[in-house]
Amino acid sequence: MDRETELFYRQIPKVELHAHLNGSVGFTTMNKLIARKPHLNIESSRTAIHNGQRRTLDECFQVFKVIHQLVDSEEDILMVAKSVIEEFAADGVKYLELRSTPREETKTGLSKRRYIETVLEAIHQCKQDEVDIDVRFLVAVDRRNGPEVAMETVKLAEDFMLSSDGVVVGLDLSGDPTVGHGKDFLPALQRAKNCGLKLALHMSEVPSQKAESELLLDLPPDRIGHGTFLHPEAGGTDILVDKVCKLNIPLELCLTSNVKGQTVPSYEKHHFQYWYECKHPSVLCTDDKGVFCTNLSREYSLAASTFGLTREAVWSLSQQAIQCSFAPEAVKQKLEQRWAELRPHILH
Ligand SMILES: CNc1ncnc2c1ncn2[C@@H]1O[C@H](COP(=O)(O)O)[C@@H](O)[C@H]1O
Ligand SMILES: [Zn+2]
Repeated sequence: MDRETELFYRQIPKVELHAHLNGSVGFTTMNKLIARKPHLNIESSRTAIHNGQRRTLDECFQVFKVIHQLVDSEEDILMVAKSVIEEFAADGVKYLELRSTPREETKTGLSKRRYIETVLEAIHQCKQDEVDIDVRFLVAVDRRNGPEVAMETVKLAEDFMLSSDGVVVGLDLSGDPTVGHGKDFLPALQRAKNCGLKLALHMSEVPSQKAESELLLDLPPDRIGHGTFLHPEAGGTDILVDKVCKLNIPLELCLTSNVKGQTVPSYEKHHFQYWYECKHPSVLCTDDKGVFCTNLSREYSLAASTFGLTREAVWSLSQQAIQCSFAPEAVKQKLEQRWAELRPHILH
């Protein structure tokens, strides 16, 4: 890619809606963590999947285990969160919804409440430092930890939604999709929804989740993560597609994550194409920019080169993401204004 093209993708204002904190840690910060903890004897090749490499989804989850060993104190969490926010800002992201799973106190030495407070502190510090990005937080539920922990996490998220000055806006359901069943999480998700938390749920990330997706769609969620196997061409069903379309639920699409995790065979065969042709609201996201060695500019550029999108179309894609965010109306309006002001400087 020539420099002008690279600059274009970095300069377009972007919205990132699907980013897991510990999967988003960049190379430099990761190396700092590794150097801080020499006793763990972790090589940096174990914390990232480089370009050209692919892993099974299961192997991806092994990578998170390694990263969690490296990020296990308040100091680490604060540093990681600040650097991730700064990196997104440097990549031209103007609005970011970060998500992270508060881990058990035995794993981090800090309570789940303190874990969330630490991430919020990082967001606050970045704001004070006038980093040019609006950051919101989604509290994540790891499905591997079962429904009781999920309910506990929802209650915590509820408290923070009321006390964080609008920073905590929603709940994420993530973790290894082959573990557990969505039906067990319905009470916790229903409760979250009833109290006003927005729901961003990983759905149909693997082929075996049809029944689960049908159940979850009845909540319904406010956004869908991946949705790789919803449509009939990928083994999904018309019923699933109809529900998603009728309810107009935006999809968070993460090209490199899906290609490197081998849930889609290639960029060309990514389901972006299917949903884009349906004109369904779809938002390009990174998922885990650290683990998958990418950034949001690169994802936009890959989508454009793979699917032949014009610069106008790329711009519309990034602008459309504003309305898919969980930001309050006033913030959406401000972002729209920002996009309108920047447009003549970037699209000429
Ligand atoms: C690749 N596709 C994916 N599918 C499902 N869950 C994923 C994921 N990528 C990341 N996570 C979830 O995010 C956690 C790491 O960030 P946090 O410690 O929460 O900040 C992982 O442990 C997993 O639960
Ligand atoms: Zn994800």
